[in-house]
Amino acid sequence: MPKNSPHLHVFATANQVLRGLANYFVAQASAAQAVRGRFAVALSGGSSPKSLYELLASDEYRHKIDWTRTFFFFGDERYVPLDDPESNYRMARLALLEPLHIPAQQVFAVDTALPPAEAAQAYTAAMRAFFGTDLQFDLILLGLGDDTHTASLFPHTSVLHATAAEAQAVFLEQKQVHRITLTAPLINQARAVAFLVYGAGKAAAVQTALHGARDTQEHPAQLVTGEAQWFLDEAANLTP
Ligand SMILES: O=C1O[C@H](COP(=O)(O)O)[C@@H](O)[C@H](O)[C@H]1O
Repeated sequence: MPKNSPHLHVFATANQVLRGLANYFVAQASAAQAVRGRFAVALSGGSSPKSLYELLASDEYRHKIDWTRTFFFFGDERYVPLDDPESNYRMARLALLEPLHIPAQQVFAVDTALPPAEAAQAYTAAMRAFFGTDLQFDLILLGLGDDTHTASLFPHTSVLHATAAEAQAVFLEQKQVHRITLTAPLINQARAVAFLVYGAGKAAAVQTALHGARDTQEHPAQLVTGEAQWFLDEAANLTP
């Protein structure tokens, strides 16, 4: 079993974390574009990354990246219409994609008009059509839920057993909702993975994900192996 070897980037404040990850994003984009001519990133959802996306679209950062050669996917999506306030795509569209005028052909949203399993299959097909046989993102952004879920890899769900590098649909019994998520094998074959986690409310989850006994069914973020970069503020990195 591969061992987690996370790299921690701990900053005093949440604003500094956002800037640290924005700088990392810029560096990854420019390296990927120099080597492969394009930068393919999977965005995270939820509440934490909105400020990162706004920062990347700001006057300070927008000119640091060649957006014409940047392609956007989603690490997970809530099974709601794409204009629903819960939609991860909608949040990224409003905070990042529209302000930067990213053309639709550079954005790969999950088609939540399809039934969940078909939406996941269609997303896998879209990724395979884009990447060909080498389905490796240049960067996957991830968050961390209070229950240590990441992307939509939630505790004790069937998708945690996935062995294929693809998108899968998952039903969350507790919330009675469907999600579409990249599987852990797909996340783990990315060229780079970066977690963005800040705020004291995340400290217990960070502690468990990084330092707790390995139990990937209970703590799915532990499924992310290899050299993940963790961008944290001091509050999230405190031992609770
Ligand atoms: O539901 C989700 O939650 C996680 C964590 O989000 P946050 O709101 O606690 O920052 C997120 O990474 C994932 O993309 C999202 O769908």
